[in-house]
Amino acid sequence: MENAVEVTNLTKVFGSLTAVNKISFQIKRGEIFGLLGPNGSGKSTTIRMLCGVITPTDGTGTVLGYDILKESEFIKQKIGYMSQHFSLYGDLTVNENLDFYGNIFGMKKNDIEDRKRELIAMANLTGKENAQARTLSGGWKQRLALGCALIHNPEILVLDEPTAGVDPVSRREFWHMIADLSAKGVTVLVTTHYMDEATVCDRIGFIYNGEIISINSPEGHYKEMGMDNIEDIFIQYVTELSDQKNLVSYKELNKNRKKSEKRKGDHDNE
Ligand SMILES: Nc1ncnc2c1ncn2[C@@H]1O[C@H](COP(=O)(O)OP(=O)(O)OP(=O)(O)O)[C@@H](O)[C@H]1O
Repeated sequence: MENAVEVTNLTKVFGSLTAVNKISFQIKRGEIFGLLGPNGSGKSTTIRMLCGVITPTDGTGTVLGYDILKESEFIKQKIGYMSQHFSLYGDLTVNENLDFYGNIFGMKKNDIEDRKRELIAMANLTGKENAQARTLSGGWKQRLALGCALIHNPEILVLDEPTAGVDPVSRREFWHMIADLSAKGVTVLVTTHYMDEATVCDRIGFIYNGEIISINSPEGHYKEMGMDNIEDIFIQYVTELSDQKNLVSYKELNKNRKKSEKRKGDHDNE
């Protein structure tokens, strides 16, 4: 199985609102895939459908080969999920939070202890084992939440705005940990508003109004749009889609730009 995630025409309708509209994409095993889009564009709804928390209105999908409609119980066992709220128990210590999540996944006591040692070292939480979660600063809380999401050794990690409200140094450290996990074969699906961070992703999918508007590697996006900054590219996409007229003219413009570049290339080769 080469792809960890495959979705086709995935759709979610809430009453009169289509929050996610026929999106299709794949995530390769071990890949870091970033889903980027403004507030309300459908990122969390997409993630919730993949994790089996909500049922799609339409479309199909698999996570690690399991059907998101019929086999979500298997998916829940194999997925590590971290939300921007960090879902920690403030009155519990670092150790107790990790124990709690280990127990939820039905892990044996010895396995929890072994895994806790690894995760405390990975998350740089050594010395903080007995500190209550609520006393930790943002960066520590974030790393503890990541540890809790990883306690059961998930094959796929889903991070919904994991760096929101965390200082820049902790954010950078966090991304190093994500890159290390990916190098070890863990598949990562991440949403973020911090455009500069998105460049760590192997591929970035832009989502807007519930639709995927483009998926490419950071370099692929730069090449496609003739720009070298993810934020500018993102703004360009959103601006164009806010005004369909501009979108058409931009497409023409882009086509002409490509033609003119080709002509220039042909000319240079002469
Ligand atoms: N349970 C729900 N019932 C009704 N509408 C919902 C529900 N969940 C999400 N929505 C709506 O669906 C749209 C997409 O929301 P979603 O949370 O997926 O966006 P998002 O891209 O994750 O945004 P944010 O970054 O603000 O979390 C929004 O208009 C939201 O209000």
